[in-house]
Amino acid sequence: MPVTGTRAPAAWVRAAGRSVLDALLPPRCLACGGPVGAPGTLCPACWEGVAFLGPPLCAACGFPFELAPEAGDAGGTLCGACHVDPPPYARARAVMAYDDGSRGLVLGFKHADRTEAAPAFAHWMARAGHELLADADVIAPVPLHRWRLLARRYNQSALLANQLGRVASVPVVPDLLLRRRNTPSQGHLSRAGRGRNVAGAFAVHPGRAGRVRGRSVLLVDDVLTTGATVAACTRVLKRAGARQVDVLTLARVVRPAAPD
Ligand SMILES: O=P(O)(O)OC[C@H]1O[C@H](OP(=O)(O)OP(=O)(O)O)[C@H](O)[C@@H]1O
Repeated sequence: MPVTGTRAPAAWVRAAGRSVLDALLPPRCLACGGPVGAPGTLCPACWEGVAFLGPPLCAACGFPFELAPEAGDAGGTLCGACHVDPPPYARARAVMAYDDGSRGLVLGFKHADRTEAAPAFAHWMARAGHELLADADVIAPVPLHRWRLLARRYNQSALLANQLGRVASVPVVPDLLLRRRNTPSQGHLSRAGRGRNVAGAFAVHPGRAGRVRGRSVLLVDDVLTTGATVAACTRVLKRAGARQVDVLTLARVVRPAAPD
């Protein structure tokens, strides 16, 4: 029942409050820390440096194409790698290319406690993944092993998933998946090594099977490089009866698949 006398403050009160806050804590660019007009944004120079991804894309992995596909192929064209070896997930999409323009932004969020960027990132992800979100019954982050969680103090993918769920009004189950093994970081491993590193590393939480069976799950991670991590998560979700698994990441490496 609504409580009387708790109406939202008038617009002028909110604006005055914002001005005071801006004077005390001026909004800063999420990437370089320089001054910006509003919180949760990038300055023009950093914005310019980020390669935001958009169509035309591979219908499966989301790899950006330089040229639009032939008329008639629209929406269904696969990149060469997905033609040869289709991923287990249905669609992967990302906000931006993981490169020199975005690395600081992503690593600051993951390793340097720059977690205040999560709401802005979630809005960007909601835009990049709107088709996926329209089909999603539940959002689940790629989990960290508990030792890694203890060391980092937060799971950056869970922060993204929670904010995304709020923005898109889709339920989030932060512990839908568990990381059973404390896998070494994927960094510096080859494509095949990454696959081996995460093989069998994930499981559906025994108490959450009912949130998976027959459902469309949207997996959220910070970065997709080879796709080995999200593929391993997808396999366990499919084995647990997920109807569909899509993947949404903040960034993805954009380079053609190289042989090992
Ligand atoms: O697409 P892939 O080739 O699987 O690589 C992407 C994965 O690698 C990174 O995590 P990592 O396992 O390295 O964990 P860490 O960064 O937390 O050490 C990243 O957060 C992704 O989960």
